[in-house]
Amino acid sequence: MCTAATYRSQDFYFGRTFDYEFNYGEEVTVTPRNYPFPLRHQNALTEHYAMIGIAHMAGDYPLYYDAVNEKGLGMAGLNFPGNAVYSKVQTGKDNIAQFEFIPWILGQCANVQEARVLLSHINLVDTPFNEKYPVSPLHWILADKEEAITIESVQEGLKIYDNPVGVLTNNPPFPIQMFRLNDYMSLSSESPTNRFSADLKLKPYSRGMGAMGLPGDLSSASRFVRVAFTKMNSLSGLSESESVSQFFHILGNVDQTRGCCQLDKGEYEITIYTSCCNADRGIYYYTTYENHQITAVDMYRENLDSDRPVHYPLVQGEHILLQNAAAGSAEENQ
Ligand SMILES: C[C@H](CCC(=O)NCCS(=O)(=O)O)[C@H]1CC[C@H]2[C@@H]3CC[C@@H]4C[C@H](O)CC[C@]4(C)[C@H]3C[C@H](O)[C@]12C
Repeated sequence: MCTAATYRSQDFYFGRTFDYEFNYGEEVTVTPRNYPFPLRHQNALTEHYAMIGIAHMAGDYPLYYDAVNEKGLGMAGLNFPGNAVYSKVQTGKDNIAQFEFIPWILGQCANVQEARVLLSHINLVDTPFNEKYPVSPLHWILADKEEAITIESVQEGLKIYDNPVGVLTNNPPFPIQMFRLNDYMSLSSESPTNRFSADLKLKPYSRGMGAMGLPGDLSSASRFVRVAFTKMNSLSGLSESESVSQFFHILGNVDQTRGCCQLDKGEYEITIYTSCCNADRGIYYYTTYENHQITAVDMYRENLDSDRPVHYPLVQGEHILLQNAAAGSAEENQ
């Protein structure tokens, strides 16, 4: 399971949780403008917008899970098992393999509006990267500071939905996720009043009862509602530090604790990483399951005119500040 979200304060932020039972050795990866993205069914993308995100490096080819480009457009792929259907190559369309989708869009579009044009003649095809990396059943969120959309390639074809909450999880398909929000419209950040019955003396006995009924489990349908509610009610200061901190709080609501989501063979799904990218400034912040200290990679500290991706392995291990390590000093221990 995974959850992606957008957030706007002074700047625009885009991030996700990546939940799974193992990692693929993913790294924070900056792809500069002149790295030639080879395409299976089209000419290579030789010049394009630079992007920063998390990718698995297959040799020197970045297989992006999520990224933001230098224009502030962000895109993330999330699992969509049983529903994602990709096509065969068709003439007269831009045939893009599913693993090429993020660079194809982020490489060429400055915003969602421009992406809508490319999406109108795209055909997402089922060409695998290789036998080691088969086709992944994904759907995507694509967002800039003005709007977000969800893209689902299903049996009936390619569907593009407006995403007014700026949140995506996994199954079921997006229209069903959105419809289910109707069930929760009475939830509120305010204290409730008794509308149950005038004949009963009901009163709130705790703070936070206005959102009683907000689903607390880890299913993707419940995570969608929970993050939508949190994000729509979220208030933060405008500074970078306040915004980034708030973003991690929003996604913290769907953090997966080891042991609570059991798969077959005694494996457990956990939140492997949580990211928050400042899309305006090209700074990618992240934490990992065992490293709660926020780590950042700044795209603009790299040479964006080069032709080689630069990648940084995720920093692991808790960094704990032992506050009374020695009289008068504080020390960082691992
Ligand atoms: C497993 C992940 C989804 C996590 C998730 O949502 N888990 C909930 C399961 S559930 O929905 O609750 O059942 C997805 C998200 C992005 C994917 C990579 C995209 C690039 C590349 C595409 C190639 O074609 C295949 C290899 C490749 C590295 C992909 C591997 C894997 O597929 C990744 C990591």
